[in-house]
Amino acid sequence: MTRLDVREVTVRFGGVTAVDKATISADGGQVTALIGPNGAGKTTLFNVITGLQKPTGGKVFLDGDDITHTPTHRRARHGIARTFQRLEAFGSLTVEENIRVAADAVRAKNTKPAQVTRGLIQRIGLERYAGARADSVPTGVARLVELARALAIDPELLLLDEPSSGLSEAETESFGELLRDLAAQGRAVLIVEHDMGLIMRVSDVIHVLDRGRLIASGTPAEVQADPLVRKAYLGEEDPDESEEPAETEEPTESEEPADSTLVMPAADDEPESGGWF
Ligand SMILES: Nc1ncnc2c1ncn2[C@@H]1O[C@H](COP(=O)(O)OP(=O)(O)OP(=O)(O)O)[C@@H](O)[C@H]1O
Repeated sequence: MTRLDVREVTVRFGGVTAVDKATISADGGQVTALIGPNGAGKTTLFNVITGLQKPTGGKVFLDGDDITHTPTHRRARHGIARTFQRLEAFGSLTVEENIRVAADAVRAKNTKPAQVTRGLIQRIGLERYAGARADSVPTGVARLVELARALAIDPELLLLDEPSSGLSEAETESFGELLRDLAAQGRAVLIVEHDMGLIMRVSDVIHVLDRGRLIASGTPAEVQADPLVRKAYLGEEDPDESEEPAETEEPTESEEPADSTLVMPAADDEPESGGWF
């Protein structure tokens, strides 16, 4: 079932078109990824979905309701939760208190905030850090605290901005499993992430933005095979232009990612079908 429906959203900052008529959706029960090189417009589109950024054009629907002009705080009540690229936890509070604050803020009729908090600490594996000040824990743990805070409101749509940065390989692995579990509960999970290994493992659907435009949508296999995606990430030749002699191309350059920040998975993560892009 389609939870989030983003239709033809455009965002302009003066002369810069950060998002250009982008149409994406996220379904309940699925992990949906939004990927693209740096500056592609991913965070800006996230901000439109959560209400932090007014779109220049287009609409956002949640469960069929037009929420384009709904204020951010009311979107939370509609069941949208988000984590940020920059960590937002209260540093002087403990990990447990941080989660409790979120659980208290949205206490549902029949839930006990203390119970919700303890449940999340256990589920996300934060027991060891529950009593530690949030500003004293490693970045990876702080990201999990952010996730726990977002989950405290029991969201139908969970938006995660770069959640795996700072996580070790083992932590990323179990984080991926957690994402699958969250989707299996019926939630729609929308994730912006540079770790392609994680994205390819956990996503049901991937939307690819490049310079504000949606250039591909599909399964991980479809997206990896898409010529426009390969071009955006690797600077590969567009097949429509491939008959042109590549006179100016340096022979070694075509194997290097155009965007050096794209995190390629370690060799042992590679699928049997071959490389990622
Ligand atoms: N407040 C702003 N004012 C002006 N330009 C902006 C603003 N926010 C974003 N931009 C521009 O919009 C474009 C998209 O930026 P955005 O941060 O959404 O991309 P991104 O895909 O999230 O990038 P990254 O992967 O680096 O986080 C960029 O060219 C950026 O410089």
